[in-house]
Amino acid sequence: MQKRTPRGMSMMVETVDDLARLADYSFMDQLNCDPDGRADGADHAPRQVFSGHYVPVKPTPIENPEYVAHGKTLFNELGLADSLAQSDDFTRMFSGDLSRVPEPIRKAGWACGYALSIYGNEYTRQCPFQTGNGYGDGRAISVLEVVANNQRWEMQLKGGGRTPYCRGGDGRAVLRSSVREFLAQEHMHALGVPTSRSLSLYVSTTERVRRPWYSEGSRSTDPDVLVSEPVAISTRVAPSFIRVGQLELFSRRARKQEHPQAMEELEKIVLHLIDREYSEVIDQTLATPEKVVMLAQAFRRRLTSLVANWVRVGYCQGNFNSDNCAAGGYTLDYGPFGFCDVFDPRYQPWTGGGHHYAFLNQPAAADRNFYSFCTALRPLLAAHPGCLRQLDEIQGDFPQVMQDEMEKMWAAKLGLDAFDAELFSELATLMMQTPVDYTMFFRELSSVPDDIEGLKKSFYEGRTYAADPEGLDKRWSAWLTQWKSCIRPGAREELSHQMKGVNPKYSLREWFVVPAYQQAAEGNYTLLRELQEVMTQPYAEQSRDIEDKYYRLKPPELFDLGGSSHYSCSS
Ligand SMILES: Nc1ncnc2c1ncn2[C@@H]1O[C@H](COP(=O)(O)OP(=O)(O)OP(=O)(O)O)[C@@H](O)[C@H]1O
Ligand SMILES: [Mg+2]
Repeated sequence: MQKRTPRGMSMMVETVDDLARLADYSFMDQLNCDPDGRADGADHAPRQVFSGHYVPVKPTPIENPEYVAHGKTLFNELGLADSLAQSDDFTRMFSGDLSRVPEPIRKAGWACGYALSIYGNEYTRQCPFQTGNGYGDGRAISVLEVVANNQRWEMQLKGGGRTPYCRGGDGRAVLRSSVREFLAQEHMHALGVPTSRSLSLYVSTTERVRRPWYSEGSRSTDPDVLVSEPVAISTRVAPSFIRVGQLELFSRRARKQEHPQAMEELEKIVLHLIDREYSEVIDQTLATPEKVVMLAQAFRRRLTSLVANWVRVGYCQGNFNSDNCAAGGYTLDYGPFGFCDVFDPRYQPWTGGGHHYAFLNQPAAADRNFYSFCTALRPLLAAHPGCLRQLDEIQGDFPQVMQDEMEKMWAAKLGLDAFDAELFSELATLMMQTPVDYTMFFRELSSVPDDIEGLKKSFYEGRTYAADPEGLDKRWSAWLTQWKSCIRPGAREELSHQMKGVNPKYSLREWFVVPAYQQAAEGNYTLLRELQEVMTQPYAEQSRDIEDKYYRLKPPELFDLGGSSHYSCSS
């Protein structure tokens, strides 16, 4: 794979020296560095950070790193040779050791503070100082920004050791959670849903930490044992890692006039967000208030589309707080997430998330995050009542725009040109009563079956179904007939093809991931690689063997299992 350097010469990135040629810190250098931080980045103890957009932090390398996986699609896009992932210098750098990186790559990375709102309510309780000044990237450390093929990417280690925001945590991520995030990011990208991307994953062959987890076969809600797990560092990549919570942090400081530069820091981070994530849709020459209004509009578009896409592919974020909501409108933080098996509007794998953040409540949760986002922008419009009114309107219309996106998405899943409320309502009822496997149902429907026999492959046949199978089958048949009267007549092949591009065949169910990370913890990456392969082509039919393994109902004995069907801790 060839790529172009900024000077127009093409080259392949085969070494970290080559990578260094793509380094470009000009954007982040426009931001304010914490004036109390140590420039060398040897700043790891939890403390309050009162101002500045970032703190220089040197990652803490994991001991004896071993290559686990790299994101082949992203490598390809960036022009990185696959061999780079297992080279010594790349392994060293992306397992946290920056001591020998070539210039201009810096020997310290950076961590950012952010605030937290839960369902639109501002919280500071999570901050050990109760001020909000100690909350932020506790174990995420960005190490590089590159410009490749005219696209700017930030590279961020997760599990790279303590930062001033670690709040007493160890700054580490275990292999289990790192495998989950790594696979899910690649899968999400392949599903066509905006997301942070997977660059690399290394595990330590000697360093371990203890985490609360579930004993074998446990059905307990909360973890019932402490397990020792290998630590890992995964690197994720995005145009920026600015979160809604980050804007809130600076906005709260501006609102409370916490220091003389507070308003300037807010304006800077907002303009920075526009430059990094919205430069193509917001005119550079506009004044800040106009830019802010356009930003709200553009983010609303992205956020509503994102959430509709999540529902399309059966994804539940699980903890959609403002600090897990990327201001660029992509998916971020694959900790408490899950891809559903059984269709259930209240599906929520994370036991700490409650129904607020359940599967079909995600549009409402997005509305709350959008509210927090708009609130954060308000101080910048204080002297511009006209712009404030526009912002109010953009915010007020969120539920309607969200609803429109959802209806468009349901119509696409059903292969219809327009949403049909009655048809959808009966379908949702049947899907819950039967109940069905969400992914399999829509994929089977995508074959435009003659009768309901094919659809029955997706039936879990619960109590309601068992009580009256003939009755439910009859209603399903009636629904199918009704659906057929709504689809375009005579173009079955074309419709099927179109629907199969909307309804994936494969989804990253947790019970596929569990054996993969368990095996990986023993140093065997066979299953992980197979999953990576299968889940990066989720719309393809794939082989019969893969279909038998990965296109099937969740076995009954795997329901309600702690650590698989639900988890209370994801890190
Ligand atoms: N082991 C740890 N050490 C230090 N800080 C941690 C640790 N685990 C989580 N945190 C911090 O606690 C906060 C909440 O954790 P959460 O699970 O949302 O984030 P995460 O999965 O680490 O990160 P991210 O949102 O960056 O993907 C985050 O600010 C995170 O950085
Ligand atoms: Mg998080």
